[in-house]
Amino acid sequence: MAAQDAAVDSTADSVRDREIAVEQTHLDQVYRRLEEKIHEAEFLMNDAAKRGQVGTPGALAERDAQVFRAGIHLNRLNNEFEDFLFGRIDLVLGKDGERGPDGAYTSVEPADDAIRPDLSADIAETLHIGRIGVLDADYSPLVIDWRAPAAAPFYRSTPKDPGRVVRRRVIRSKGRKVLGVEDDLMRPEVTAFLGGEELPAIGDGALMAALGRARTHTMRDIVSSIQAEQDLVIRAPAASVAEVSGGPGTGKTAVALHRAAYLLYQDRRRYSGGILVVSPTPLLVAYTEGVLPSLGEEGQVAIRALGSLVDGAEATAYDEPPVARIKGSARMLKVLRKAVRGALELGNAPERLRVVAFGRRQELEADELSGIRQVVLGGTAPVNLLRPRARKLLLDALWAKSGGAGRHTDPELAAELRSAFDEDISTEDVFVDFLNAWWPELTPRGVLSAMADERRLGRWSRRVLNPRETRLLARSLRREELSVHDVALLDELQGLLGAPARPKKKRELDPLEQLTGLEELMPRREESAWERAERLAAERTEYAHVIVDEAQDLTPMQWRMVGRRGRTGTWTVVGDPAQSSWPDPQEAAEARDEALGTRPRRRFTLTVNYRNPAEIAELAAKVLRRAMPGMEPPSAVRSTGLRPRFVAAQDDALAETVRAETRRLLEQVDGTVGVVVAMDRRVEAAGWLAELGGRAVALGSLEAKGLEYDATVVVSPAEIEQESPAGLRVLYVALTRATQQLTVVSTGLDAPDGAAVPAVLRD
Ligand SMILES: Nc1ncnc2c1ncn2[C@@H]1O[C@H](COP(=O)(O)OP(=O)(O)OP(=O)(O)O)[C@@H](O)[C@H]1O
Repeated sequence: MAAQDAAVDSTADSVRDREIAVEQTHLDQVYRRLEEKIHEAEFLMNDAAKRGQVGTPGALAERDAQVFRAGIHLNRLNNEFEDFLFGRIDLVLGKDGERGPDGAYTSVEPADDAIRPDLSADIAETLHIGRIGVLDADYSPLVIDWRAPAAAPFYRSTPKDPGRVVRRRVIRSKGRKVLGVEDDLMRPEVTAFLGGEELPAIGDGALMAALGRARTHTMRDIVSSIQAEQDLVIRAPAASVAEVSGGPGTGKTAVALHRAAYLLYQDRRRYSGGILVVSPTPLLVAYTEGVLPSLGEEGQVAIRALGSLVDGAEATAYDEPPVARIKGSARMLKVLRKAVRGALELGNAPERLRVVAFGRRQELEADELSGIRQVVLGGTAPVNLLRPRARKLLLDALWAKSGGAGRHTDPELAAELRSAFDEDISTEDVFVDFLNAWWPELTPRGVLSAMADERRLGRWSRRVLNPRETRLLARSLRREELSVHDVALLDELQGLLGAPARPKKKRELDPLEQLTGLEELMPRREESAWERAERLAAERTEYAHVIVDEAQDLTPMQWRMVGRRGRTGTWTVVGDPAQSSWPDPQEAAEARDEALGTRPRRRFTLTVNYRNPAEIAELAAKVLRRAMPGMEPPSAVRSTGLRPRFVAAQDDALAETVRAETRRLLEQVDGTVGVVVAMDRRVEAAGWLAELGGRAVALGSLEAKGLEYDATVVVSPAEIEQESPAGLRVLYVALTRATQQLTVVSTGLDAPDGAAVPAVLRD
């Protein structure tokens, strides 16, 4: 029997080796072709650079465009990806014989006679799928771009709905070497032939292999194993808002990033306006940053944390939950409007304005000045932009008082006199100083600091915030460091104030640009096309498409901030209400609706948890039942047989216990271990792990959003639960970060039972 098994194994091995060799031959051919294309691109770049000496605008614009395109192309080709080519589908004959632009047949459905009555069939087409498309010299497809329509069956086809696909293969390679293949048969009942030989199937599950891999501190792309329900989201038309919900680990973040790459592929011109991905924390930005470059996309996508959306601000501090609740609430809008107007009065202007014009003293009294201010502020225009109008009304009032208007009947002479009067006054230092103090140019930071005075803030927040809220808010604004929630306030203030009215600084002009007059269209000479693209991206404040990750966490004020960045764009919004750390979902929903406007919405739900093994998902589901009764958890796709571990720590031995448990997990997994604690314990917990090396990290509960680790230690669920009104949902996030193992350490606060299970996790 054993000998027979061995024979079967060795046959399987030799079939596997043969199939690997087949794919290796194909990959070799692809690389040969890529090298040819790299040479072509280099030639293009050199050629274009030579033409850069010609001075006509048309030639220069053409040079710029060519160098830019060739540069992008070269950059992509030069990236030696771990798995440049990762997939293959073998298809039977389609209903019609039409080919698409990528050289593949377009038909999704098989021809009527593609499968013979004896369930045998011939493979009519074999397509290889990769990160970018490569055509052979004769325009036959060597590799189909994963985003092309012809690649869709690779992701969409299932045994229930196979279309033309008989076999779907995932190819694993490193650099130029094929390491392995994994097949799924979409029509297991069919015996298919390719070149007269029966089509073999190798391995058991590329998805499972991908999910079992050790995690590092950076997210990987999922391009070789996107699942059908995810593919529907990635390829959804971008005409409107795609709203995607799904539980922890269902691939929302991964799907959102792949969607960005897909949209760029579909309509690069349209998305040259940029795609913004809004992420909750800098940690998640760092974790996901590598995904798009691995998909061959860079430059046009900006991934920004909520605390870094406003230029010049880089906030990472968190407010205490009660303060966050005030700063995030839409009520702040009223307070800020009042603060902006109130701040105008802090300029220490004299009570009355006294100037000398045409040798006579002119004066405006306090009530006249306040009347003028009311008139100017009557509109909705940003306050800084109203300064010229305020200046004009002051001059009008002085002119009226001077009686100058009646001096001439001839309109031309009257106008001349008036302009001389204006000139006389506005060059006077007294007037300039008065205007600067009476209508000072305000900055968002300045107004925010003005709000740190409790009595003043009390005036501005009357009937909106209660005295306790006012005190908390004023106190938090006295801190030097900006918090994540302050950034949304700064952005709102920027809108209320408008840009300062000073003229723009002129860039140094390139003599060539002056000649052509194409200053705005052409890059400056010393700036390469790449640098220019980067500069434009950095200066951008509105985007063609906005992707919001972890959307459930945006406060109303943050929705307003993000909304301003996509006023004319399309949107993809992904989130999970069960993971929301915002206590007032209704208020946030209204702000979200306002940001998304009346654009039509398409809703998608992701249902499978690819991250957590069933054992961990089951424990987390207990918290979900409490946090959101009636809400279905996603179903876990795999199981490890390892149940979560519970450990009770003596209150004076918490550090040692957590350290020991972390060390234990580090020995058991190859990748990372995350230790999740209540926000207050962040710094302390980092100290606990100081000697354990880079694979172990400590994070506060709110920082754990979106991240994942091979194993996690969740410290004191009760502390996490009690730290905010949304604590149960935050705990749900903490418990769903591990791909393999979870240890829960409880303290006295958790009231652990005999098996060290904390009260909140018992049935
Ligand atoms: N089709 C897939 N193939 C391979 N891995 C996948 C697939 N879909 C998701 N994953 C993996 O599952 C994990 C969870 O994905 P992701 O972080 O995108 O989920 P999420 O829905 O955003 O989770 P959360 O809401 O908890 O932040 C990641 O490691 C991701 O790579």
